[in-house]
Amino acid sequence: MLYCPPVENLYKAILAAIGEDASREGLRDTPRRAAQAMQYLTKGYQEDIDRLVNNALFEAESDDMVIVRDIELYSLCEHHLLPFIGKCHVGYIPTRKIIGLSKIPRIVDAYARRLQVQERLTKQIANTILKYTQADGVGVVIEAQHLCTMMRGVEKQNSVMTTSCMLGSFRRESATRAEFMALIRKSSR
Ligand SMILES: Nc1nc2c(ncn2[C@@H]2O[C@H](COP(=O)(O)OP(=O)(O)OP(=O)(O)O)[C@@H](O)[C@H]2O)c(=O)[nH]1
Ligand SMILES: [Zn+2]
Repeated sequence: MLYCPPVENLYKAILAAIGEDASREGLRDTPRRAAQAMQYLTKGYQEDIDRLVNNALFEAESDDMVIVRDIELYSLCEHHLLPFIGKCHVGYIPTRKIIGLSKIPRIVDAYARRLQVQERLTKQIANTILKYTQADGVGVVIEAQHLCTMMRGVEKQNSVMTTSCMLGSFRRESATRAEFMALIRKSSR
């Protein structure tokens, strides 16, 4: 179980600073729980991507597009420390290697479980898939809703941010990009 006394003490101070009584029954264990939750939500900093991929790379027998779509995504916006939640779609065209199916959502999580902006998260995922597969091209699209624009600030409940990162043939060739976009569209709400 994750445990971090300094973070726990900081949460205790936050409770006092917002005018709460940190010793009342309902809040007694809250600093510890909040510290553990924050550590969980940022555990991506501890991930070693090489270890996570674990050499799960296999010989490619075709060079057709591979797509993993609708990968659930939970991250924290680095400006407000509030969640952004959505879906990530990943596509690539293998050359010599395909990557183990489970490794794609694992890579998504390793970068999402950090303080992020959606644009950087999208790029980090694409660059990592390219690095390990040496693919001909990679496309990543993230559609997400940011609680910092829903619960506070501009208070827009229905806006969705879409970001994309297209590398190699996905960037060069509009037909490849269009095929990817058409295939992920089929999946979306
Ligand atoms: N581009 C981008 N912006 C983000 C992301 N997450 C949060 N933001 C924005 O970061 C900006 C920070 O702007 P500031 O003006 O410093 O913060 P603020 O006063 O809280 O802004 P408001 O929400 O407009 O009240 C806001 O416009 C947020 O909506 C993200 O993933 N990508
Ligand atoms: Zn924010």
